[in-house]
Amino acid sequence: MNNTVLELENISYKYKNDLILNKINLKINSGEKIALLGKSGSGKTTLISVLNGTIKPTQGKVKLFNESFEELDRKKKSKITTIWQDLRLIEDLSAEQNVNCGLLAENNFYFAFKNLLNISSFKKAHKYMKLCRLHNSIYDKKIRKLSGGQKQRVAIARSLIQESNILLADEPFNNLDPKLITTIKNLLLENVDKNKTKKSPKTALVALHRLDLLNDFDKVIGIRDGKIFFNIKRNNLKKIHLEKIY
Ligand SMILES: Nc1ncnc2c1ncn2[C@@H]1O[C@H](COP(=O)(O)OP(=O)(O)OP(=O)(O)O)[C@@H](O)[C@H]1O
Repeated sequence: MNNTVLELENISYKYKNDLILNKINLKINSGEKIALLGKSGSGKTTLISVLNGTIKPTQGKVKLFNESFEELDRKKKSKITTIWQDLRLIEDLSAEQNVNCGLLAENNFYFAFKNLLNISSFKKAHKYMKLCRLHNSIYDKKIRKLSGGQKQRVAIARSLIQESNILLADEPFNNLDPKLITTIKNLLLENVDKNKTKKSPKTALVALHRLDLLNDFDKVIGIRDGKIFFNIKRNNLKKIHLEKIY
């Protein structure tokens, strides 16, 4: 049975004269938890942007559920949720309004308008903010008034509220203390929590710099200069692999 959910076929991405991604072939199967490693500037964010359709590759094909990405509608594309390294929050909206923005793809214009006017329901947003250990005193605070770690968790709550099947995350543990890292890691990588209070994405690809967090992943991909150097089970990761990419 083919359980590939996302696939890249011979992907290259060129910006001016720079080849940022170089002939990448990749299959991501349902339920896999993949860590994406590579030094700064190796192409991790660009790869994530190609996988979620934000960047159109110069060459090659991106497939979601075996369908070409360009042919998919907004609803199908929303099966992927992304936590961006730069968070992409709206500074002048409140934390809860930002979390509600995660619901825009599945709602109509009326919902977006009500959220902008701050008159929409925040019930679901609060549920996910609570799971991300955000205190209710910050729910209605503007993003620019929040700390780095609070902003990080607002972006994570905005992603989780989408209840998507596939998570792409770029350094999601930035700005978090060790206890919060454990909480957020469990939220992002567990399929369903014991209390059934949330539904996490089933498949995850997470760009990481912290090698001590690898234990929760079953596969590791190493990228260097826009090329995949290894794509292996985590248990098979050796020092020699890391020496190839760092
Ligand atoms: N908007 C852009 N315009 C031009 N070049 C870019 C742009 N974004 C990234 N690049 C270049 O593409 C290459 C890969 O960048 P990318 O952000 O994908 O790396 P990364 O592995 O995510 O790095 P980091 O770990 O520092 O976040 C870098 O050389 C970078 O300078």
